[in-house]
Amino acid sequence: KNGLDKFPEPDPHPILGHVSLVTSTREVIDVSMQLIKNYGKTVKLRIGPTFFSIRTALLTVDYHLIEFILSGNKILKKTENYQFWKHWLGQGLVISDGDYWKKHRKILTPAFHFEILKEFVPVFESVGDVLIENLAKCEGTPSCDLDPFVTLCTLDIICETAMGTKMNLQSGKNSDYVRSVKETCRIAVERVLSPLRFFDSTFWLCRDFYRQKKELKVLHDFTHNVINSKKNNKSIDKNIKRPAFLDLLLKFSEDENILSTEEIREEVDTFMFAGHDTTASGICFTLYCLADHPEVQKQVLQEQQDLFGEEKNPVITYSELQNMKYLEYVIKESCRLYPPVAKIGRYTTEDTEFDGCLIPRYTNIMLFIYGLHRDPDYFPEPEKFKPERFENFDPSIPYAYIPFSAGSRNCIGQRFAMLEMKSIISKIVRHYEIKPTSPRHEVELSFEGVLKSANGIKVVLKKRP
Ligand code: HEM
Repeated sequence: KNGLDKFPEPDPHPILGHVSLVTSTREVIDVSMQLIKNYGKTVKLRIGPTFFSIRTALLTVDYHLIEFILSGNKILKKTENYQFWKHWLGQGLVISDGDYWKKHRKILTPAFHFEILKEFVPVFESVGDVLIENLAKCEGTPSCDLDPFVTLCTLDIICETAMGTKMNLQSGKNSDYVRSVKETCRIAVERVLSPLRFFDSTFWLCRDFYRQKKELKVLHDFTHNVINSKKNNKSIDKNIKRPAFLDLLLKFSEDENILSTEEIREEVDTFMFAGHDTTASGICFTLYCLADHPEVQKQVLQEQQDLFGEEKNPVITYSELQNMKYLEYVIKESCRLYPPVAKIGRYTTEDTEFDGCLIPRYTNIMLFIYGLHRDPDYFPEPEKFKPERFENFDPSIPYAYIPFSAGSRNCIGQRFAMLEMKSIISKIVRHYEIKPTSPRHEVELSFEGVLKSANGIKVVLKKRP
């Protein structure tokens, strides 16, 4: 028996199925929350005509189903919409599957060893110093949108750590590269929302197809040039002071000849993609929460002062970032309420039994992290911002809190991300008091692959004496 029949579904449109439930990125979060509220923890949806029913999807916040998927090694393939990123990322780690993914995951894992991450802390710090200077432009204004400032900062960080290239994007340099990253992301995100763009067979009829081609040339040429110049300069390995991810991949493949140049390009571009908007979202929403909770902000500042006294520009090391325990709870709580990756998708390639019922092959399963994180069964008073929840998080429910996913396909960059977010947020808190705007700015959540605010993330910044 098809186990999906037991899940409730809203009335489908005969041709579009449930696709028409969402027509813009701004509706994704609200509509998904409404579906969960009205139909239960797992909702069945159809993508396309009901009489074919070939594309069936489950939207779920069910702890047990999520645990089943993430803890096992059977459902590792991503849903179709990840393919919209393939033009940029090829078979990079986020998209690939099967033995290819397994092999690459094994090769890339040592690049995220803490001994290597330690070396990146000075990059977070120096790039963060430029952010502090840039934010001075906002000081004294009634409203500062943090998003554009922070996004350039995290892009600068990932360019330097992934490719070993200082781009100085925060100082207005290389704006072509920034535009190409933003446009490529926008086009991939918008393809989900329109049937004409959704299918490769009709996408070429759209203007964005040609735009995408142009922007991808900028991105690919850039990464290729960096790789080629490193190869030609033979700067790989040989006493390089702080190897970037790219240097490590070149070294691995030089030593054992395991990755081709194109495979390296795809993995480096994948880090560029997966490692900038996500951390920017995490940083911005945490600062937004701090603006709303002065008592929490006071404790974050107190922790900084306990560690560094009144020094606003201490030399920060890996172990000092590790010691910022309270700040870690704050970031975790913010990523609970505003998970930067609010939804992830898996696709079954074979019939699978879960809880006594059959989930047929070719089912898309959308794990709605945002909704799971607001489930009162696991987080009492879920709408409240309470960092102390994480002081003693119940270890018996590890799959209730999964901003970095979990299991074998979890985020390979999660420790990197936490260090980066701590470095940047602590720096901002040492320099600025963050206050809500008046009237208070209400974010309009938008699911653009990464969780964003469509109307910006606006706060007031006041320089600390
Ligand atoms: C706050 C920041 C971040 C968050 C919330 C986050 C979250 C996630 C999540 C939820 C996944 C699973 C995606 C899925 O199953 O479809 C993932 C995968 C991944 N992330 Fe992150 N991420 C962050 C930062 C980073 C950074 C900084 C990097 C790289 C430097 C990175 C690289 C990756 C890669 C390569 C994957 C794919 C892993 C695989 O499938 O084996 N992420 N991330």
